[in-house]
Amino acid sequence: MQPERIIIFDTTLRDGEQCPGASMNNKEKLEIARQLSLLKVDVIEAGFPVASPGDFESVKQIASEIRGSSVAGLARALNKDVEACARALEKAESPRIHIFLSTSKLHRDHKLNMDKGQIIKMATDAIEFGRKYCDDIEFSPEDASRTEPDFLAEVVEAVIAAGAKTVNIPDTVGYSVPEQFGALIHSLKENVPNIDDAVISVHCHNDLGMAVANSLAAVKAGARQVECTINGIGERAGNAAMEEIVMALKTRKDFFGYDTRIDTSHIIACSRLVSSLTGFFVQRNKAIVGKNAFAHESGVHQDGYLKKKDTYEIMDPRDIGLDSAELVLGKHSGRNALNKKIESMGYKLTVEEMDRVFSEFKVLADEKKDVYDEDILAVIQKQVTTDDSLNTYVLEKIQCGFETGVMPEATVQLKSRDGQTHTATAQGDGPIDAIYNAMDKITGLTCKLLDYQVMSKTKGKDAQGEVSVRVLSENREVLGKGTGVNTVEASGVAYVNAINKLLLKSKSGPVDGNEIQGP
Ligand SMILES: CC(=O)SCCNC(=O)CCNC(=O)[C@H](O)C(C)(C)COP(=O)(O)OP(=O)(O)OC[C@H]1O[C@@H](n2cnc3c(N)ncnc32)[C@H](O)[C@@H]1OP(=O)(O)O
Ligand SMILES: CC(C)C(=O)C(=O)O
Repeated sequence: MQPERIIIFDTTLRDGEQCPGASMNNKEKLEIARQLSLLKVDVIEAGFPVASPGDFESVKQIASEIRGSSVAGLARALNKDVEACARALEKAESPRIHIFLSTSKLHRDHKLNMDKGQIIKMATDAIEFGRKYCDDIEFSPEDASRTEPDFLAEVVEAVIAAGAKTVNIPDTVGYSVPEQFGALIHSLKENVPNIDDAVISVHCHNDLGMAVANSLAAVKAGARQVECTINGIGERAGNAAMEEIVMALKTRKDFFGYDTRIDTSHIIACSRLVSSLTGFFVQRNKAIVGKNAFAHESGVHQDGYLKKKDTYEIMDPRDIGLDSAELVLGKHSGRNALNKKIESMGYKLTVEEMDRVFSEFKVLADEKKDVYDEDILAVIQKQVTTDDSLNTYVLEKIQCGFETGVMPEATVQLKSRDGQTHTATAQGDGPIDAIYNAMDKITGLTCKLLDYQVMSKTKGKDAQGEVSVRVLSENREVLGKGTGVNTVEASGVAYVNAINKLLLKSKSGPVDGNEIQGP
């Protein structure tokens, strides 16, 4: 009678939709239902048919199309709700009517104004009424975790006797803690005589951040169905997150002893779909589906991971539909991870080149939050494909201010190959013009700027800019390039690059008429 695995009951489309701001239209709900069916969810709770004509239509559409998963509709313990549910589920392959009624004293006295006897009668009547339409009836004593344990046991026994195949124990307001919730399930298993005639389910809310922990404690105590939602969305602080429940059971089968039938390779796709349709972003550090869940940035971790993945990875990212873990390069990364990335980009650097690239990478990573492949490429190009020994000048420092209505002024410091430092100050039409005029003062060259372009070389607001300048001096035209997060500084580097080429050429004479060359 009891299932060999944990049944996953997804309520993204019902309880998930109850979270403020997450309403979805029927087309979106159908798309999510299709994705849930690909995941091989056992039961999809598609909605609350009596709630509105739209909800009714949505449950009906999902019930008509979805095959391979049961489709459930929610109903209060009222005949009109149960009837609406039954009609909406008419075309379902495996319909389930999910009836609920509060049992806690607080709800009995203040919400329903009913005594214990009335609650039991109303619940069992609704179940018997539902059984006329459907064999698969689930019953939930709402606010079960705050119900007197003896009365809860009485209700559970009565609803099973009335024909409920699944009895769901909700922690409706997320009040439980794992030890206590596990003990509650254990006591029902021990004290309700007909308990094995039904599957015990749990439905936990996350008000104290314990929805997943409570659900798993219940599994350990004998629950065999878990109700949950994708990304943990749901009323208030949400429901237990399905991806966390499923991956915890899969990864720690050694501890729990039960798995699910979920095809976990669709988890990421489903999470992204729900996030994009509801507009609820998944926090980066969210377990399983957060952007950082399989990303390693720090050098010590990256080094261990590269030597043996298991040192820092307890799950295979491919199991949830990701290609692989991500080694994020940032200021905490080390040489081994950078080298691995550089090799994967097709470069093989000498030890000296690697030293230069690594130093420049660390400086860049201090300035930029994310270092992308294009950033690394720019650093390699700068450090490996430029021969510094041929340069006459190196840019040491730029100081320039900008104020509306005041002519910009810049002070530039260049170091020449003989080790001397040269400083000059100049004004210009704009800050870049002022910088270039100051540089001309130092070099003594008369240069005309023919073209100036800035292109974003990498992604993001803090992208590296690549500045290209075309400079004419004494009938010679050269192209200079500079790259950096600070585009003003990159503009200076580009101009110095052009100056060095002009000076090189003036020493070696014109280069076969091919005056314009990249660095
Ligand atoms: C814990 C949960 O998540 S339960 C599901 C919660 N989800 C929702 O409520 C979303 C959809 N709900 C709705 O659209 C509406 O609330 C409806 C259509 C169901 C009902 O709307 P209304 O008839 O206007 O009633 P309203 O919402 O104001 O109040 C709920 C009524 O249902 C009663 N009720 C609440 N739960 C139950 C129940 N399980 N069985 C029977 N009656 C119930 C309340 O006592 C109240 O009755 P009253 O009007 O006689 O005081
Ligand atoms: C209807 C029930 C299962 C519910 O959503 C809750 O108690 O939170």
